[in-house]
Amino acid sequence: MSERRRSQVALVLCGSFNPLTYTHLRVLEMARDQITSTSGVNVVGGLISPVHDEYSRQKDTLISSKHRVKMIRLTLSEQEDNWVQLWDWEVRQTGWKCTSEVLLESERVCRQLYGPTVRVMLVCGIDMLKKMADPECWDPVDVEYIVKKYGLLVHMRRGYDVEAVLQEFPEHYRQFIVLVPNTVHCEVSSTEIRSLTGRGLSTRYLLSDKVATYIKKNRLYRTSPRNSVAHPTLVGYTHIHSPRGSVVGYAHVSRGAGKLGVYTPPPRGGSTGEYEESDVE
Ligand SMILES: Nc1ncnc2c1ncn2[C@@H]1O[C@H](COP(=O)(O)OP(=O)(O)OP(=O)(O)O)[C@@H](O)[C@H]1O
Ligand SMILES: NC(=O)c1ccc[n+]([C@@H]2O[C@H](COP(=O)(O)O)[C@@H](O)[C@H]2O)c1
Repeated sequence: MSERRRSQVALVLCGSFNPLTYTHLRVLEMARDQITSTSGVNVVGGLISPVHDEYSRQKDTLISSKHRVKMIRLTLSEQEDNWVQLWDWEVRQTGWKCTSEVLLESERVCRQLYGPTVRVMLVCGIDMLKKMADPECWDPVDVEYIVKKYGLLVHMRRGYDVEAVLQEFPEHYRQFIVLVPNTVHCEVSSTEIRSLTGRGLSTRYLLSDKVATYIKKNRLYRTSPRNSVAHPTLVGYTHIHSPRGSVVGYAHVSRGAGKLGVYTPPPRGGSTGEYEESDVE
Protein backbone atom coordinates (compact mmCIF):
# COMPACT_ATOMS: atom_id res chain seq x y z
CA MET A 1 0.00 0.00 0.00
CA SER A 2 1.32 3.51 -0.73
CA GLU A 3 2.49 5.67 2.19
CA ARG A 4 -0.39 8.07 1.58
CA ARG A 5 -3.12 5.41 1.67
CA ARG A 6 -1.93 3.79 4.92
CA SER A 7 -3.69 5.26 7.95
CA GLN A 8 -1.69 8.02 9.55
CA VAL A 9 -0.82 8.06 13.22
CA ALA A 10 0.95 10.59 15.45
CA LEU A 11 2.38 9.45 18.80
CA VAL A 12 2.17 11.60 21.93
CA LEU A 13 4.44 11.00 24.94
CA CYS A 14 3.39 12.89 28.07
CA GLY A 15 5.47 13.09 31.23
CA SER A 16 7.84 15.01 33.44
CA PHE A 17 11.05 14.66 31.38
CA ASN A 18 12.99 15.71 34.45
CA PRO A 19 15.28 15.42 32.50
CA LEU A 20 14.63 13.83 29.08
CA THR A 21 16.87 10.78 28.66
CA TYR A 22 17.69 8.65 25.63
CA THR A 23 15.27 6.09 27.05
CA HIS A 24 12.35 8.44 26.43
CA LEU A 25 13.41 8.64 22.79
CA ARG A 26 13.83 4.85 22.60
CA VAL A 27 10.31 4.47 24.03
CA LEU A 28 8.99 6.42 21.06
CA GLU A 29 11.18 4.55 18.54
CA MET A 30 10.07 1.15 19.81
CA ALA A 31 6.41 2.23 19.84
CA ARG A 32 6.74 3.31 16.21
CA ASP A 33 8.41 0.02 15.23
CA GLN A 34 5.76 -2.02 17.01
CA ILE A 35 2.73 -0.33 15.52
CA THR A 36 4.22 -0.11 12.06
CA SER A 37 5.11 -3.79 11.98
CA THR A 38 1.90 -5.11 13.52
CA SER A 39 -0.76 -2.92 11.96
CA GLY A 40 0.95 -1.34 8.98
CA VAL A 41 0.02 2.23 9.91
CA ASN A 42 2.23 5.12 8.89
CA VAL A 43 3.65 6.96 11.89
CA VAL A 44 3.97 10.52 10.66
CA GLY A 45 5.25 12.22 13.80
CA GLY A 46 5.71 12.21 17.53
CA LEU A 47 5.17 14.89 20.16
CA ILE A 48 6.96 15.11 23.50
CA SER A 49 4.71 16.99 25.89
CA PRO A 50 6.33 18.02 29.19
CA VAL A 51 4.00 18.46 32.13
CA HIS A 52 3.14 21.88 33.64
CA ASP A 53 5.18 23.19 36.60
CA GLU A 54 2.09 23.00 38.78
CA TYR A 55 2.52 19.20 38.71
CA SER A 56 5.30 19.72 41.29
CA ARG A 57 2.45 19.54 43.84
CA GLN A 58 2.40 15.82 42.97
CA LYS A 59 6.13 15.43 42.34
CA ASP A 60 8.28 17.58 44.57
CA THR A 61 11.40 16.78 42.55
CA LEU A 62 10.02 18.44 39.42
CA ILE A 63 12.22 21.34 38.32
CA SER A 64 11.10 24.36 36.31
CA SER A 65 9.80 23.73 32.81
CA LYS A 66 12.22 26.42 31.65
CA HIS A 67 15.02 23.89 32.21
CA ARG A 68 13.07 20.76 31.21
CA VAL A 69 12.04 22.31 27.90
CA LYS A 70 15.55 23.56 27.20
CA MET A 71 16.97 20.07 27.80
CA ILE A 72 14.43 18.52 25.40
CA ARG A 73 15.39 21.10 22.76
CA LEU A 74 19.10 20.39 23.27
CA THR A 75 18.57 16.65 22.87
CA LEU A 76 16.40 16.92 19.79
CA SER A 77 18.75 19.43 18.17
CA GLU A 78 21.42 16.76 17.86
CA GLN A 79 19.22 14.09 16.23
CA GLU A 80 19.22 13.64 12.48
CA ASP A 81 16.08 12.90 10.48
CA ASN A 82 13.87 13.69 13.42
CA TRP A 83 10.25 12.57 13.31
CA VAL A 84 9.83 13.60 16.97
CA GLN A 85 9.35 17.16 18.19
CA LEU A 86 8.86 19.09 21.39
CA TRP A 87 5.30 20.24 21.98
CA ASP A 88 5.30 22.76 24.83
CA TRP A 89 1.56 23.54 24.94
CA GLU A 90 1.11 22.05 28.43
CA VAL A 91 3.81 24.16 30.07
CA ARG A 92 2.40 27.33 28.47
CA GLN A 93 -1.00 26.90 30.11
CA THR A 94 -1.97 28.73 33.30
CA GLY A 95 -2.11 25.47 35.24
CA TRP A 96 -1.84 21.67 35.00
CA LYS A 97 -4.11 20.03 32.39
CA CYS A 98 -5.36 16.48 32.64
CA THR A 99 -4.16 14.13 29.92
CA SER A 100 -7.54 13.88 28.16
CA GLU A 101 -7.43 17.66 27.58
CA VAL A 102 -3.82 17.43 26.45
CA LEU A 103 -4.68 14.74 23.92
CA LEU A 104 -7.66 16.67 22.60
CA GLU A 105 -5.44 19.68 21.95
CA SER A 106 -2.68 17.49 20.49
CA GLU A 107 -5.21 16.10 18.01
CA ARG A 108 -6.00 19.62 16.80
CA VAL A 109 -2.30 20.41 16.45
CA CYS A 110 -1.47 17.14 14.71
CA ARG A 111 -4.23 17.71 12.17
CA GLN A 112 -2.63 21.05 11.33
CA LEU A 113 0.84 19.51 11.17
CA TYR A 114 0.15 16.20 9.43
CA GLY A 115 -3.24 16.51 7.78
CA PRO A 116 -6.92 16.11 8.70
CA THR A 117 -7.01 12.30 8.82
CA VAL A 118 -4.19 11.76 11.30
CA ARG A 119 -5.03 9.78 14.44
CA VAL A 120 -3.36 10.44 17.80
CA MET A 121 -2.17 7.61 20.06
CA LEU A 122 -0.82 7.93 23.60
CA VAL A 123 2.51 6.28 24.37
CA CYS A 124 3.35 5.44 27.97
CA GLY A 125 5.22 3.09 30.27
CA ILE A 126 3.47 0.33 32.21
CA ASP A 127 4.06 2.39 35.39
CA MET A 128 1.77 5.09 34.01
CA LEU A 129 -0.84 2.51 32.97
CA LYS A 130 -0.79 1.12 36.50
CA LYS A 131 -1.38 4.60 37.92
CA MET A 132 -4.30 5.01 35.49
CA ALA A 133 -6.08 2.23 37.35
CA ASP A 134 -5.97 4.27 40.57
CA PRO A 135 -9.17 6.35 40.82
CA GLU A 136 -7.45 8.64 43.37
CA CYS A 137 -5.03 9.65 40.63
CA TRP A 138 -6.96 9.29 37.38
CA ASP A 139 -10.69 9.75 36.86
CA PRO A 140 -11.96 6.40 35.45
CA VAL A 141 -14.23 8.32 33.03
CA ASP A 142 -11.17 10.08 31.64
CA VAL A 143 -9.27 6.82 31.38
CA GLU A 144 -12.09 5.17 29.43
CA TYR A 145 -12.24 8.17 27.10
CA ILE A 146 -8.47 8.09 26.50
CA VAL A 147 -8.27 4.34 26.01
CA LYS A 148 -11.19 4.15 23.59
CA LYS A 149 -10.66 7.37 21.66
CA TYR A 150 -6.88 7.33 21.29
CA GLY A 151 -5.61 3.91 22.23
CA LEU A 152 -2.43 3.26 24.17
CA LEU A 153 1.00 1.98 23.23
CA VAL A 154 2.35 0.62 26.50
CA HIS A 155 5.99 -0.14 27.26
CA MET A 156 7.16 -2.84 29.58
CA ARG A 157 9.28 -1.82 32.57
CA ARG A 158 11.20 -4.09 34.88
CA GLY A 159 9.34 -4.99 38.06
CA TYR A 160 5.83 -4.83 36.61
CA ASP A 161 3.51 -7.77 36.04
CA VAL A 162 1.80 -6.74 32.80
CA GLU A 163 -1.07 -9.19 33.10
CA ALA A 164 -1.79 -8.09 36.66
CA VAL A 165 -1.86 -4.44 35.56
CA LEU A 166 -4.17 -5.22 32.62
CA GLN A 167 -6.54 -7.06 34.93
CA GLU A 168 -7.14 -3.83 36.80
CA PHE A 169 -9.09 -2.58 33.75
CA PRO A 170 -12.28 -3.84 32.11
CA GLU A 171 -11.56 -6.76 29.77
CA HIS A 172 -12.73 -4.95 26.63
CA TYR A 173 -10.07 -2.22 27.05
CA ARG A 174 -7.51 -4.81 25.91
CA GLN A 175 -8.38 -4.27 22.23
CA PHE A 176 -7.30 -0.61 22.50
CA ILE A 177 -3.98 -1.35 24.20
CA VAL A 178 -0.89 -2.31 22.20
CA LEU A 179 1.93 -3.79 24.28
CA VAL A 180 5.38 -2.72 23.16
CA PRO A 181 8.09 -5.26 23.94
CA ASN A 182 11.52 -3.95 24.88
CA THR A 183 13.46 -4.92 21.76
CA VAL A 184 16.54 -3.76 23.63
CA HIS A 185 16.32 -3.25 27.37
CA CYS A 186 16.48 0.43 28.28
CA GLU A 187 15.78 0.90 31.92
CA VAL A 188 17.16 4.35 32.60
CA SER A 189 14.70 6.61 34.36
CA SER A 190 14.97 10.32 35.09
CA THR A 191 15.08 9.41 38.78
CA GLU A 192 18.34 7.58 38.16
CA ILE A 193 19.79 10.56 36.29
CA ARG A 194 18.88 12.85 39.19
CA SER A 195 20.32 10.40 41.68
CA LEU A 196 23.62 9.99 39.78
CA THR A 197 23.91 13.77 39.43
CA GLY A 198 23.15 14.31 43.11
CA ARG A 199 25.93 11.88 44.01
CA GLY A 200 28.36 13.56 41.63
CA LEU A 201 28.53 10.51 39.32
CA SER A 202 28.63 10.43 35.53
CA THR A 203 25.44 10.31 33.46
CA ARG A 204 27.33 10.14 30.18
CA TYR A 205 25.75 8.10 27.34
CA LEU A 206 22.43 7.88 29.22
CA LEU A 207 21.38 11.27 27.92
CA SER A 208 22.66 13.89 25.54
CA ASP A 209 26.14 15.30 26.27
CA LYS A 210 24.66 18.75 25.79
CA VAL A 211 22.10 18.01 28.49
CA ALA A 212 24.75 16.66 30.86
CA THR A 213 26.71 19.90 30.37
CA TYR A 214 23.55 21.99 30.82
CA ILE A 215 22.77 20.18 34.10
CA LYS A 216 26.27 20.81 35.39
CA LYS A 217 26.34 24.45 34.31
CA ASN A 218 22.98 25.21 35.90
CA ARG A 219 23.73 23.11 38.98
CA LEU A 220 20.50 21.15 38.55
CA TYR A 221 19.51 18.13 40.64
CA ARG A 222 22.14 18.83 43.28
CA THR A 223 19.86 19.40 46.21
CA SER A 224 16.89 17.10 45.98
CA PRO A 225 15.04 16.72 49.29
CA ARG A 226 16.34 13.18 49.59
CA ASN A 227 20.02 14.01 49.35
CA SER A 228 20.24 17.55 50.68
CA VAL A 229 22.13 18.35 53.84
CA ALA A 230 18.84 18.26 55.72
CA HIS A 231 19.45 14.48 55.58
CA PRO A 232 23.24 14.37 55.44
CA THR A 233 25.37 11.28 55.22
CA LEU A 234 28.06 11.02 57.83
CA VAL A 235 31.35 10.70 55.96
CA GLY A 236 33.86 10.99 58.78
CA TYR A 237 35.36 13.05 61.55
CA THR A 238 37.82 15.88 61.62
CA HIS A 239 40.09 16.98 64.46
CA ILE A 240 39.43 20.20 66.34
CA HIS A 241 42.64 21.94 67.25
CA SER A 242 43.37 24.31 70.12
CA PRO A 243 45.07 27.63 69.24
CA ARG A 244 48.34 25.90 70.16
CA GLY A 245 47.70 23.12 67.67
CA SER A 246 46.90 20.21 69.94
CA VAL A 247 43.84 18.04 69.22
CA VAL A 248 41.02 18.92 71.62
CA GLY A 249 38.09 17.10 70.04
CA TYR A 250 36.37 15.81 66.92
CA ALA A 251 33.78 17.31 64.57
CA HIS A 252 31.31 15.23 62.52
CA VAL A 253 31.65 15.71 58.75
CA SER A 254 28.53 15.05 56.70
CA ARG A 255 27.85 15.33 53.01
CA GLY A 256 24.67 16.24 51.12
CA ALA A 257 24.32 17.09 47.43
CA GLY A 258 27.15 19.49 46.69
CA LYS A 259 27.52 20.50 50.36
CA LEU A 260 29.93 19.59 53.08
CA GLY A 261 28.73 20.18 56.62
CA VAL A 262 30.92 20.18 59.71
CA TYR A 263 29.27 19.84 63.10
CA THR A 264 31.39 20.83 66.05
CA PRO A 265 30.03 19.61 69.36
CA PRO A 266 29.69 22.11 72.23
CA PRO A 267 32.66 22.56 74.55
CA ARG A 268 32.44 20.64 77.80
CA GLY A 269 29.52 22.04 79.80
CA GLY A 270 28.01 23.89 76.81
CA SER A 271 24.61 23.03 75.33
CA THR A 272 24.80 23.93 71.63
CA GLY A 273 27.36 22.97 69.04
CA GLU A 274 28.12 24.73 65.75
CA TYR A 275 27.22 23.69 62.23
CA GLU A 276 29.01 25.09 59.19
CA GLU A 277 28.29 24.32 55.55
CA SER A 278 30.42 24.83 52.47
CA ASP A 279 29.91 24.04 48.76
CA VAL A 280 31.90 21.15 47.30
CA GLU A 281 32.36 20.07 43.68
N1 LIG B 1 12.65 2.96 31.15
C1 LIG B 1 11.43 3.16 30.69
N2 LIG B 1 10.73 2.15 30.13
C2 LIG B 1 9.47 2.36 29.69
N3 LIG B 1 8.81 3.54 29.76
C3 LIG B 1 9.46 4.57 30.30
C4 LIG B 1 10.79 4.45 30.79
N4 LIG B 1 11.18 5.67 31.28
C5 LIG B 1 10.12 6.49 31.11
N5 LIG B 1 9.10 5.84 30.52
C6 LIG B 1 7.79 6.40 30.18
O1 LIG B 1 7.98 7.67 29.55
C7 LIG B 1 6.90 8.53 29.94
C8 LIG B 1 7.44 9.83 30.49
O2 LIG B 1 8.27 9.53 31.59
P1 LIG B 1 8.47 10.48 32.85
O3 LIG B 1 9.54 11.46 32.53
O4 LIG B 1 7.19 11.05 33.35
O5 LIG B 1 8.90 9.35 33.86
P2 LIG B 1 10.27 8.73 34.30
O6 LIG B 1 11.34 8.80 33.25
O7 LIG B 1 9.91 7.39 34.87
O8 LIG B 1 10.63 9.80 35.39
P3 LIG B 1 10.81 9.76 36.93
O9 LIG B 1 11.93 8.77 37.14
O10 LIG B 1 11.16 11.18 37.20
O11 LIG B 1 9.49 9.32 37.53
C9 LIG B 1 6.04 7.77 30.96
O12 LIG B 1 4.94 7.20 30.29
C10 LIG B 1 6.98 6.67 31.44
O13 LIG B 1 6.28 5.51 31.84
N1 LIG C 1 -5.92 12.51 35.48
C1 LIG C 1 -4.95 12.70 34.64
O1 LIG C 1 -5.14 13.05 33.52
C2 LIG C 1 -3.55 12.46 35.10
C3 LIG C 1 -3.26 12.06 36.41
C4 LIG C 1 -1.94 11.86 36.77
C5 LIG C 1 -0.92 12.05 35.86
N2 LIG C 1 -1.22 12.45 34.59
C6 LIG C 1 -0.15 12.67 33.60
O2 LIG C 1 0.66 11.54 33.53
C7 LIG C 1 1.98 11.93 33.14
C8 LIG C 1 3.00 11.20 33.98
O3 LIG C 1 2.81 11.48 35.31
P1 LIG C 1 3.53 10.57 36.42
O4 LIG C 1 5.00 10.70 36.13
O5 LIG C 1 3.11 11.15 37.73
O6 LIG C 1 3.05 9.17 36.18
C9 LIG C 1 2.02 13.46 33.24
O7 LIG C 1 1.98 13.95 31.93
C10 LIG C 1 0.74 13.83 33.99
O8 LIG C 1 0.17 15.06 33.57
C11 LIG C 1 -2.51 12.65 34.22
